[in-house]
Amino acid sequence: MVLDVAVRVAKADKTFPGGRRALRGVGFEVRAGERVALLGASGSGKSTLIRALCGLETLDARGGEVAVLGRPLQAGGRLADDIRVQRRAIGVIFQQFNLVGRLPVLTNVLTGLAPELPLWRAVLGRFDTSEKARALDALDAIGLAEQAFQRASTLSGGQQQRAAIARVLVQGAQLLLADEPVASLDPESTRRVMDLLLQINRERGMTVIVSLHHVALARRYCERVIALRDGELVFDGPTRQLTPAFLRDLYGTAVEELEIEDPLSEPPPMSLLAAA
Ligand SMILES: Nc1ncnc2c1ncn2[C@@H]1O[C@H](COP(=O)(O)OP(=O)(O)OP(=O)(O)O)[C@@H](O)[C@H]1O
Repeated sequence: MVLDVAVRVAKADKTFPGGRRALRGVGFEVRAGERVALLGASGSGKSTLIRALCGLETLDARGGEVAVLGRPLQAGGRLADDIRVQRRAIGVIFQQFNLVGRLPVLTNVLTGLAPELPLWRAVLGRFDTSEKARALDALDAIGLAEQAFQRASTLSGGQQQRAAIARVLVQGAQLLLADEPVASLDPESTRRVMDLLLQINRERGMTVIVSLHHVALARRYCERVIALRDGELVFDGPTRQLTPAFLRDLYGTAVEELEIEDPLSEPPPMSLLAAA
């Protein structure tokens, strides 16, 4: 079955204890294979939304619903009964990479297989030869095969983020949610990680939703942007509309919290942008 819609969010509300409303009536659809930037200043609700899309956060009891890859993921403040199965198709990467530093890179990547293994094998880290070959293939695809047997903590930040992406590839995810994946990286690592997201979207057809506070990165790498301000969706449309004047209209003086300057000196390779 070919799915047209990868993510559907309707009237999403999230109120944290203390009354902070992190999401207010957010609704949108993302088609399978799209690459969408989630843009907003610090505290605008990007992480909360990403966590709601993968079931790490529940919405309010009367706070709308989320469906992913054609199945209800949460509604009425409750996660779907089959959330564990659904999570296998959803890869998530975070600003801080979430690797286990003392374990080899390969073992970290192999944990992407954990949800589909019997619990005892996942806990003991017993992976067979074909599983290790799969993980090595994924590391090769992202240019880290040589570092496979190093401890994850010995990699640079950019390499660690790429290893986290290899883990998502091994997991076989169809949807990648990336929460500020380049916020702590230098420009060269930023470029490599963003190129990689573009590559797996173009070559593997993976749907990518990436939260960013760099407007220029959103413009370079994504055709569509969903912008949040104080938990509300304030724009959903083509990134090319994000001119400085338009952003000032959208955010007012809060525009200063967004990074307008381009951290990169070169655009992504044409070969990636032109891929089918
Ligand atoms: N667990 C929590 N408890 C209480 N308030 C929270 C919690 N998580 C987030 N918030 C609040 O919800 C709002 C949205 O936070 P969120 O982390 O989603 O924003 P963000 O756009 O991802 O910001 P940043 O770019 O700084 O990560 C903020 O005001 C934040 O303080």
